[in-house]
Amino acid sequence: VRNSLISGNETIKMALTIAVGGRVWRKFFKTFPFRSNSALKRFPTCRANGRLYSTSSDVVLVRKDEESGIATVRMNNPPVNSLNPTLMVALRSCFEELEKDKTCRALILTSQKPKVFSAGLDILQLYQKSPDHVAQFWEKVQDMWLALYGSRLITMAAINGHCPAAGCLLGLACDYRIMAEGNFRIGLNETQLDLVAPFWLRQTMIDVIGYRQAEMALMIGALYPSDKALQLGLVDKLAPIEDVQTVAEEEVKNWLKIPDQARAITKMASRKPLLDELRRRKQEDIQTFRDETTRESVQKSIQQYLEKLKAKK
Ligand SMILES: CC/C=C\CCC/C=C/C(=O)SCCNC(=O)CCNC(=O)[C@H](O)C(C)(C)COP(=O)(O)OP(=O)(O)OC[C@H]1O[C@@H](n2cnc3c(N)ncnc32)[C@H](O)[C@@H]1OP(=O)(O)O
Repeated sequence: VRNSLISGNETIKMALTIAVGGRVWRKFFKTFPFRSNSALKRFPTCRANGRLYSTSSDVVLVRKDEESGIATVRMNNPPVNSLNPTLMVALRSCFEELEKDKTCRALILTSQKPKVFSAGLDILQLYQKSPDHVAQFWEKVQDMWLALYGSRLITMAAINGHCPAAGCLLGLACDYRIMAEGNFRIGLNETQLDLVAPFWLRQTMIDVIGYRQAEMALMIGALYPSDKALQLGLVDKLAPIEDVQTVAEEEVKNWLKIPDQARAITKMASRKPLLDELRRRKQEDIQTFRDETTRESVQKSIQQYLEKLKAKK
């Protein structure tokens, strides 16, 4: 109800603005210009200054096909692409750079290391850390998500391996998900660590797989094999692991046939309410995460979870 009411209003507002050619429309196109270009370039790093796509590290690899405007963003933080501050800042800055690039039309997010898309948040960053550290860490999660979920680009997750917790958060923030067939798992398993998914992550899960399935999946912290994930609608397509990237590119090409403006405005009409809500409640969300995560009983659960991970070997 919340979504349909608010997005209904937003859609009407946008339609009126388009009809009368008002300020919001002009602002929208100033913010999200649409164009394309040619030639294939590889950016080994996502850098911070000067030329395109930069960070100070190699944890994110970006390759953009100038002709199609498709950028492939590879997470490269071995062994399991756990989302530590360096990777999250690099991803955010990369999403923002691509957003500003007038020739970029689509983004494919994948892992440089097949078999693991991302192991989710770096659990070590949540264990025995100060409240301030945890708070700053969480803000990086929020900012990364806001940049991806709120992107004007076509965003496609090429999930070439396991995709638990915040790995799944990244996938859910995209417009479409292609996952590797086989024994790979995806889901929001936060409760298994004694953590509670924040409202905005919970909402994206509901939006993608529906209320009942999301409620159950979140309560039990379910991790689904890829065929079950497809059945639930948590992913949209399966492909052999070696073909995930190619299938993603083919899918993007279909999406590129849709005019960018109409697609992006439609996407924003449905996502703006949740984006605005998180922006408005950002500090409250940080405090909740900080207070929950640093609680003694949660710290104990995280410790046990880490021990279980180590004992697996
Ligand atoms: C109030 C709001 C609260 C919360 C909202 C939070 C939202 C998001 C939360 C999270 O994301 S929490 C993280 C949850 N992640 C997981 O549960 C995944 C744990 N990892 C795995 O299951 C597996 O590692 C795997 C991803 C399936 C890959 O298995 P594989 O066999 O390939 O690797 P291995 O398990 O041997 O791991 C290698 C190495 O990496 C360490 N590791 C794994 N995951 C993490 C992680 N998330 N953070 C930090 N480190 C991780 C693992 O311990 C191994 O280390 P070692 O080589 O030193 O033993």
